[in-house]
Amino acid sequence: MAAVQAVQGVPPSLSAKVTGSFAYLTIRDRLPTILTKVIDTIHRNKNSFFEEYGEEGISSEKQAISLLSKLRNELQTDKPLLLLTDGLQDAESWNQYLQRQQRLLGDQYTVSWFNSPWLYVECYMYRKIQEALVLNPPISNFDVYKEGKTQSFFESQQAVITLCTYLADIHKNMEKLSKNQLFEFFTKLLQVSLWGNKCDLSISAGKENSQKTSPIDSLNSLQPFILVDDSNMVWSALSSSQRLEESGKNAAERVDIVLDNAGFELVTDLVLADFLVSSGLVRQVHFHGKCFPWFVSDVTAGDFQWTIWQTMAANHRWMSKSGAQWQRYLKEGVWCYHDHPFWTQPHEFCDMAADAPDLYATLQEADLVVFKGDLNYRKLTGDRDWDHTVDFSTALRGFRPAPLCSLRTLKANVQVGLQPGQGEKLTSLDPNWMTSGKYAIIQLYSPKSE
Ligand SMILES: O=P(O)(O)OC[C@H]1O[C@](O)(CO)[C@@H](O)[C@@H]1O
Ligand SMILES: [Mn+2]
Repeated sequence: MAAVQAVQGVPPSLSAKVTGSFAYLTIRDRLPTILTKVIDTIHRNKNSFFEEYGEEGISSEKQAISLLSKLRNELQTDKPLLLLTDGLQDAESWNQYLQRQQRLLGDQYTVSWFNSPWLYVECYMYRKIQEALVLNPPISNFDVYKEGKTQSFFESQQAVITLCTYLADIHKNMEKLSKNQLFEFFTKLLQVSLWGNKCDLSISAGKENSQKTSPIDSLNSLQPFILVDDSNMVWSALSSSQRLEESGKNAAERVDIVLDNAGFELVTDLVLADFLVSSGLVRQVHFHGKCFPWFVSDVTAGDFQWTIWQTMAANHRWMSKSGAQWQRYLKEGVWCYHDHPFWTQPHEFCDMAADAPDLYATLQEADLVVFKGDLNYRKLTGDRDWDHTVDFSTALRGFRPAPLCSLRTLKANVQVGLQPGQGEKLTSLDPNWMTSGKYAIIQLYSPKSE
């Protein structure tokens, strides 16, 4: 078992403590590779730092690289995790979290890379990368993953065009669609957004991972790999939302999408959001992104705006029309983008109500919250060694701001809500089913289903 740390009645956190576990291999192999790429990227940009900031840019580049090399060395030699020193708004909360981990571990041990929860340590690495830049103005705002995110967007261009054209076809016939046809398009676009999550750059340690085939044509062949498919219930959650009943209106007020990766995945999320509002199913969509570059490919405010502008500027009729429509949604407040420091902290989501009550209250305003991706699923379930048959609601441990749905391809060994025997069967068929990104879930929690 790759786990440490018992909280009463709850399974331990996944951790690199167990040699050979996926957590162990991630920390031993993938994270140093990511750090090396970050160092290379900063180094390759030396000339542009010089052009922009002169000698000061060069010395910041050197300093940042030296901090990052030190970080890589500390990781590889399992040194203690250190307090943050950059004085940013969230630094205090990170430092308190380190103390919390220390208390859980007890006096005999010091919190270090291989003996602590994997979720915490992996998040900490990305925050330390941020610190290395923040401590070195004028390059503090440099996004070390921008190139990869941009490349992933452009390499998926054909798939983006296919999607935007598909969306335009739906728009043309929208008035005539029956409820059943609407449901069919809804499930298709939900699945497109689900499989978009295959395209993250963290699992591939930054190696190119874009969408090359038609995202619509592949859906049928991918269907057998969806291990939990609560699409029907997601649809019901939307079309019979409590507010809908109370207000007598025929559209849900608001869906929140907690975004994951930029590039192709973000486009699939925007297309889904477009369908939700243009079909009249939902009045507003609120997107949640990251405050700083995170887990290689995650969406920041800059990526969000860039993607919409690029879509608008594309030399393709339906793609540019989609982009222009999305910009209008933003301007009119039909769509809103938010970020909050909690999304770039290491907490399990069951801590949100206590540690980020303002964010919890924001999510409570939604009729449905969609959580994209693997990291969000790890945080929803606490990244713990749950039995596969445990209910999703049990694993959420009281996190229930609104009905919520996880759209995730499996890239970490945590999965709940399976049928008895399903996990064992999968293990015998494919021992890496939880980490290969080949399988996926559409998993709903709704207070009504309890
Ligand atoms: O972008 P996603 O779907 O959250 O995936 C990121 C995942 O990749 C990994 O970095 C692989 O280790 C996981 O830690 C993480 O859960
Ligand atoms: Mn991600």
